[in-house]
Amino acid sequence: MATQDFASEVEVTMNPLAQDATAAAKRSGLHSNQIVINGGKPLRGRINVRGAKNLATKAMVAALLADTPSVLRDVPAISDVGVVTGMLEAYGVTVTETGDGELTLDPKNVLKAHFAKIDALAGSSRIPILFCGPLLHRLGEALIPDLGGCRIGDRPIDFHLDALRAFGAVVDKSYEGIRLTAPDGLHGANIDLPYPSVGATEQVLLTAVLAQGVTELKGAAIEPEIMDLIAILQKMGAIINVEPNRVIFIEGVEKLSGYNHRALFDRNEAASWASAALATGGDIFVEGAMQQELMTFLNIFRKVGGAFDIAEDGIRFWHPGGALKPVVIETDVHPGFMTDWQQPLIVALTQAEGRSVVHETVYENRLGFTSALVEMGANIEVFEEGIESVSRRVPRRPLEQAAVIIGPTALHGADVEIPDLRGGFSHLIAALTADGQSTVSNIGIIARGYEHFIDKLESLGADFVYEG
Ligand SMILES: CC(=O)N[C@H]1[C@@H](OP(=O)(O)OP(=O)(O)OC[C@H]2O[C@@H](n3ccc(=O)[nH]c3=O)[C@H](O)[C@@H]2O)O[C@H](CO)[C@@H](O)[C@@H]1O
Ligand SMILES: C=C(OP(=O)(O)O)C(=O)O
Repeated sequence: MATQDFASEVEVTMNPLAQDATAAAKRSGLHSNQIVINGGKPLRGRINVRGAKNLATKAMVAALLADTPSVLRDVPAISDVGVVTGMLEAYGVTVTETGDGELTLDPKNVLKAHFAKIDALAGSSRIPILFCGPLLHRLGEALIPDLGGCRIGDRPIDFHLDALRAFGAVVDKSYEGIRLTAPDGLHGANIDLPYPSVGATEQVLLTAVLAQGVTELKGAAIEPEIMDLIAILQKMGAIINVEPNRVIFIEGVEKLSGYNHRALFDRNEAASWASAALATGGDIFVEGAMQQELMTFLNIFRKVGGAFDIAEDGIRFWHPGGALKPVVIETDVHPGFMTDWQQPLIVALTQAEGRSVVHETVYENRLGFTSALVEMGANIEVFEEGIESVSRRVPRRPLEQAAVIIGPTALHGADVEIPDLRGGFSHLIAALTADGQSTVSNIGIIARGYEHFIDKLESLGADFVYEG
């Protein structure tokens, strides 16, 4: 495939989609970085969720592997999509919005990027690391900016780099960001992940599909978003077998074509709105939510005392009245209880009668957001080294933390600053649940993963105003 080098070009111009969270916030109808909420009012109504942040962004990267355009439908208007658009455009992929939530991604003019274009995206998202394999296949070189994403732990990329080396890549970390080359091309490899990392599994998939020979991946993550990425790759011409016990075989093929795909719905957004319904004593129909991908969440939601009803076009979540019940949760890789669900749900647990425990086993620093809930009146204690419990389903991990939540506690308004995406949504729910007024700042972060959330809050009857 023809590639060009435009190293002489120095001007950094970028599609508006590629700007930081503020631009996406504006696309979401958000014009200020602060919101003042008058809480204590149940959220009621109907909202929709579209494609998952954790799938749509990776599907966009997959388009780089093809020699013809791809069409991705149900793409959410979130800033992470903007960041990936910026990366793709810097590498010569033409990204066009061809309909509401529909992107056409044309990779026919893939070219080497000027580092300034890539560096402008540093610190904005974790997705750029997934460009390694596709860029090595297309250009023989990959320049990756420093990664962003939520600061919820160290988030090393050792599994990614070890896997890429096994495929034959050479990693140069003396560069700003990371530079990879593949002097002898990429060949199939045997890879055994020390932990079923979502990103590292995707890295292997996106690299192995065009590598020469067969790749065996052991210890793979099998999240629904990964299965949807595999479905996309299969549409493109890849041969991927998912075997029992987290083993995936990928037979490299010579070329891949563009796909046409509707992104899997965002189960994390759906679970967040469900938690908002429960915490505020409300009733929300989440159009686009589906049962299969939410089964583990639905079980816990029911155990806490929430009610749900599954329809063809979505799921209704509501607080049926009466007391909420405490639960013990261990976050885990799929099919366990997703780590991204615990932060919003903890607000509802502050309203449950008794002692709940959340063991966070995936990240080592994902409970800091609870200090704002404590300021609002919650009784939550965080154990930085986790706590022993008699019966465990998820094996204890050295990095884990735990939160003990004793409820019910009345929440009152406070001024809080959002630390990360899910912690931020949790702060919003707490402010909506609390009596009185809260000022929640840094809400631009929420636009990373929740599209049109201001419009949605409005349609659910939340009482709030912006302040610049
Ligand atoms: C954009 C995206 O899809 N983000 C999701 C993805 O993040 P992400 O893909 O970054 O998460 P991983 O599954 O890779 O991380 C899980 C654990 O593995 C560790 N690890 C990971 C890679 C590595 O090279 N070395 C290493 O030690 C991490 O520090 C963490 O403790 O999966 C997480 C777990 O479901 C979710 O919370 C994130 O929402
Ligand atoms: C941790 C998350 O995202 P990211 O990996 O993009 O930081 C999340 O979506 O909750």
